[in-house]
Amino acid sequence: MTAGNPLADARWRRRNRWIDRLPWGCDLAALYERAYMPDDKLLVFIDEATKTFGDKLALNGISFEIPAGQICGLLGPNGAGKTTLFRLLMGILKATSGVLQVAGLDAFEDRVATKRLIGFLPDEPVFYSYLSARELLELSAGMHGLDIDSTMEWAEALARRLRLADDLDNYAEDFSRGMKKKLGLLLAMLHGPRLLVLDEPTNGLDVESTHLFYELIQEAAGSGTTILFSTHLMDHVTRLCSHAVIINDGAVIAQGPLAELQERYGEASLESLFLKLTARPQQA
Ligand SMILES: Nc1ncnc2c1ncn2[C@@H]1O[C@H](COP(=O)(O)OP(=O)(O)OP(=O)(O)O)[C@@H](O)[C@H]1O
Repeated sequence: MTAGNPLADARWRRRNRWIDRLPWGCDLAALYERAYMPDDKLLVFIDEATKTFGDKLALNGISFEIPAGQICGLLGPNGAGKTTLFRLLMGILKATSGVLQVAGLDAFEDRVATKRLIGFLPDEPVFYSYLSARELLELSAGMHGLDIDSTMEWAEALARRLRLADDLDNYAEDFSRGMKKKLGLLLAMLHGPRLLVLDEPTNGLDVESTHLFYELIQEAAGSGTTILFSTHLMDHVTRLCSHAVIINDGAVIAQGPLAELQERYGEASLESLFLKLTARPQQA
């Protein structure tokens, strides 16, 4: 076994659980490759993560892994637990139980170090009311120990692509929802993170901006950034992601490569698969 290393121990337990649960006809080669993926290729490791708020069980033993370089869509109906999971990964909340690690670091205990590896775009970005967008970018560059001039040159070029450059000297608090998302993405990408965590990134964006957003995300992925993002838009997942994790009522109900998921459940589209797996009884 792997005594003393919590990541290795947790992965060992997962491997054994997988072997117990192997369904007939499953792709053994793919499972084997995943189970024995070297730890240095594993960027996100989540094992049996549980979160309660008082009596409310928001996450109920979530487990999945994301290897470096993957674009993974996190899907789930309203209230499934997506934002809670992101807040645990960012070390904003502490898990009630379970393991959440980014590049081997504990998401809560090592949250300062972890934040250097992650760029996070919340669903509703909130900014200091007394700083302009430019000042926020400069402050963030300073906090990450980056060279301010060259970082701002990079940020301005990106802001021009996102049609935000003319607003950089305005107060971010006065920005529209879409403009706040754009600034949030710039701030998330500023330090060249290894992992981008995006909570409904295109919520509130117009069609052109959505297109530009995804172009930037794909470019980031192309240069090796791992992406985990949530959305309710299935066609966006199909367009962008190689893999998806579907959660419902705080638990993972399906995960894997998109094509394999559809094939496994005999569904022609991700949307029909999602609807099939997350169907709920009518409320009285
Ligand atoms: N601070 C909190 N206190 C109490 N309950 C909470 C808290 N945060 C989240 N919850 C509950 O946990 C569950 C999961 O919420 P969460 O925001 O993670 O869902 P979500 O998947 O992001 O939903 P949506 O798609 O609507 O954004 C919900 O039932 C929510 O009410």
